[in-house]
Formats: sequence, structure tokens, C-alpha cells
Amino acid sequence: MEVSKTAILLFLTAYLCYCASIAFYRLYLHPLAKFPGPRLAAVTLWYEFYYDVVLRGRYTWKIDELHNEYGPIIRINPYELHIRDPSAYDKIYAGYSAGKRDKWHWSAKMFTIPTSMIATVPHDHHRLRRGLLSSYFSTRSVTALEPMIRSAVNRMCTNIQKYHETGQPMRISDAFASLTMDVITEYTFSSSYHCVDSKDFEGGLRFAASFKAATQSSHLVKQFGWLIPMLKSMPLWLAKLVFPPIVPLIEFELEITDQVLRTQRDEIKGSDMHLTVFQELWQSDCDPSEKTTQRLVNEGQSIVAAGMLTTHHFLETTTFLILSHPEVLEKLRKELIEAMPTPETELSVAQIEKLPYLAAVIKEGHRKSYGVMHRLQRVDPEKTIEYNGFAIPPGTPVGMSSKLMHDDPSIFPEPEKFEPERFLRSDVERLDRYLVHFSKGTRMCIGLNLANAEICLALSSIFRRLDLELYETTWKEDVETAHDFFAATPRQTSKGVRVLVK
Ligand code: HEM
Repeated sequence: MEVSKTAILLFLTAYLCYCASIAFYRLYLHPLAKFPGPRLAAVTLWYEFYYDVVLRGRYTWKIDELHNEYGPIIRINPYELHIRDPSAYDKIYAGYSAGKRDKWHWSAKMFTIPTSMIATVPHDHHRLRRGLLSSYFSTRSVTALEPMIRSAVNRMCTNIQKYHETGQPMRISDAFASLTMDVITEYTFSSSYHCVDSKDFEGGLRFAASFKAATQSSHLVKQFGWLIPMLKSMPLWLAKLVFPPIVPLIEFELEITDQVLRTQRDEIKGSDMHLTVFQELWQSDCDPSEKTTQRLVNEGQSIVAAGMLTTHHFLETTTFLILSHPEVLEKLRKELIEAMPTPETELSVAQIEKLPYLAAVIKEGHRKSYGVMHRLQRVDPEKTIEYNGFAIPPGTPVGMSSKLMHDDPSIFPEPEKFEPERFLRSDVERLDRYLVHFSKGTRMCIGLNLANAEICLALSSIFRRLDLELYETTWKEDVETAHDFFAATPRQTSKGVRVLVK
């Protein structure tokens, strides 16, 4: 008995000494020891855990407060720095000519799809993977598929219009989830779930709920990388019991896997006009290790998740903001009626992009909805980055957040206001530089042309063809960003954006 007590005591003492020596190293000897920030954050990842896991995606707000206290560059955990300074963005999110930009392996775990482009850590490997898909998402490719996007938008508008006859309110958020899910699956897999045709847009609601559940667990997964693989390895009935929202994602993965396997067996014949993303990768002349089933499945999953949630979030936030600002709605409708004399008039995306007021509304919508708001860490594996008198050692993850950029009053005065006019003034080019919803540099959004086409077609059609009024929806309760779950996310109690169709 005495022996085992002594053993436990010895073990605890050794463990405490180990922790104390790690803390000492991180505080005084670590290459980041000289960077300002809270001592506790420098010592342990549990600091970040508290804000992002326990308080559910709230570290970005705390980081903002820490910048007020410690200055523009701070150490936010033992390994990572954060910058709040719009003038530093282009340096951190640099293009290929400036050198290499890795992702941070620890943070990349949050994607749970390790062989996808978005989760690829090394710069060169990412460049190779991105190169395989850049023409697939080019303006030319998106323009070729404009009729498909237009058809989905038209069907969505027709189904929203049906609520006029019933007089019942509807959740336009679900319509946007349906639209973005159909467009991205049709674009990448040449088949869709026809969510825009589903009753009450419940198809979109189901997928949005699953993808949102996945993003909500992303902070936990970052800390405990084994969680999702463990859930996926369980029988489906058990996974359903432990974490129900994972089930549609597992089912979705199984469907994609089937499509990949059929592509690899050459059983899917693509149209001449457009290959599926799997055919595009399968037919490329890259190394066979880049065409494994798991790799293709991961790429498909990441593209659908990245393409659906972000565009859906933009559309619901911006629609709310337009409807809650009658003066904006009036100017927008006036411009659309002039450009589209009848509700059936069809303009191309290139023509819609040239409408100045709509363009300003879209930019302000991006500013207020933030896009991906999580700090997107970039690592220069080779060179020291000089910033504000600090030498950031090679290999250090440095992040910035679109929320802190877009809410900076020195760039966007009165940032809380929704004011499209700020993008019609003479200094618009300067402002454009600080809009970072798609990020910048080597890893900026590859789907931005597709997102832009969806947004232009959806907003122009909705506000030309439909007469909508907000129903029991408030900014604070239902729309305002309250959580950083990688994507900017409203309060968990949000009921979505609801409207009456007049
Ligand atoms: C308003 C809509 C969108 C916003 C705000 C947005 C934002 C972003 C941002 C900020 C990143 C960088 C993420 C990082 O560094 O980890 C990104 C990457 C990415 N986005 Fe988007 N996105 C949007 C729409 C789309 C669409 C429609 C697609 C569909 C193709 C898409 C596919 C991707 C992919 C595949 C990546 C990874 C790129 C890479 O690693 O090189 N996104 N997006």
C-alpha cells in the first residue's frame, strides 16, 4: 500500500516538474517569448480551448480585446501569433512571388479532410493540388455553367413566390441553403439533390444543419484530432447515438465515395462541356498518389462544404440587411428595374456585375458577413517575416481575421452601419484592398468566380422579381455574427431570416 502511494506521489511530482519546465521554456526560452500577450496563453493551449471550445467560437472577440491591451501583434497560444493591422495583410497573405506560405498542421486538423487542397500544409504540395483545379473554377468555366446557375435561381424564386398564395412566412435562409447546395453539387458532381425543388426547401435545411454541426465541432476537433475519425469508424447506428449531426455527413461521404469509385472504374461518362471534379482530377496527368480514392473524396467534400455554407451565409445576411434598410432597398430596386425592364429580363453575370449600386451592396454585404472569419494561419517555412520591429521566426504560424479587418474604423468608419454608399466614394480602390472575405495570396478562395456568379444572379432576381418583407427577424437575435466556427455564424438560437412574400 505504502509503495503504491509513494509511486503515485513520485509520478505526480515528476509530472508537475515536467509541466513547470514546459511552462518555463515557453515563457522564457521559446523563439516567441519576446512577443507580447497574456502569459497564460503563452504557456498553454487550454487558454484558447476555453474561448473557442467552452465558450463556443469566441476567441476572435477575446483576441480583439487582447490587441487593445498588448498592441498590433500578439502571441495567442504557445506557438501562434496574431496581427490586427490592415496594412500587414498583404505581407502575411502573400502571392507566390513573395515566397512560401504553408498552413499550420495543428490548425489544419479542423478540416477533418487531410488530403484536400484546403487542408494541405506544405506550400509546394498545395500549389500542385491547386494547379490541378484552377482552370476548373476559372471565370471561363463558370461562365459556361451560367445557364445551370440561372435555372436553379429561377426555380428558387418560383418556389419562394408560392408563399405569396399561402400568406405564410417562410425561412429564406433555407432557400439559400438549397440554392448553394444544388449549384455546388451540380457544378462539381454533375448531379444535384434538387433541394430548391424540395418542400419548404427542407433539402437545403438538412444539409446546412449537418455542415453547420461539423463547423461547430471544428475547434474541438483541432484540439482532439482523433474525434471525427473515431466517429466515422463506428457503425452508423452508434455514430447516430453519439453525435446525430454526423450521420448526413457520413452518408454524403459514402455517396461521394461511390461516385469516385465509379469514376476510377471509368463508368461515368461526363458531358463534353463539363467534367465532374473527380473526372478532372482522375484524367489529369499527375502522380497516381494524387488520385487515390480518399484524396478525391476529400477534395469533393471540401469543395461542397466550402462552396455551400459561405455563399449561403452571405446571401442570408445581405438579404436581411437590404430588407432592413428601406432606403437601400429602394435604390437597389430602382437600379434593377432600369436594367431589367421586366421581371423576366435575363442579364448575364458580366452585365449584372456592372450595376454600380448592386456592386456596392454586394461589397458591403461581404464586409458585414465576413466570409471565413477564423484567423487563417500562414507559415513562412524558410524566411523571417519582419513586422513592426519584430522578427517573426521562420516556421511560425501567423493569423489575421476578416472580422477584425472589416470592423476596423480607421478603414471603414462606423463599421457597425450597413452603408453600401461607402463603396461608391472616390477612395473605393483603397477600401477594396481591405475587403478580405475571400482572403488573399496563394490560398485565397478558388471558388470566388462561382460564388460571385451565384450572388449576382440570386440577388438581382430576388430583388427584381419578388416583393419581400422581413418577418419577426432581428439583427441581434438571428443574423449578427456571434460565433467563429471557421465560418462566421449567428447566435445558436437564431431562427434564420424569415420573410413574408407580398
Ligand atoms: C461568399 C462565398 C465564399 C467565401 C466568403 C469564401 C471564402 C474563402 C476563404 C477565406 C478561403 C481561404 C480559406 C483558408 O485559408 O483556409 C477559401 C478557400 C476555398 N474556397 Fe471559398 N469562399 C466562398 C465560396 C466558395 C465557393 C462557391 C467554392 C466552390 C468551389 C469555394 C471553394 C473554396 C476552396 C476549395 C478553398 C480552398 C482553396 C485553397 O486551399 O487553395 N469557396 N474560401
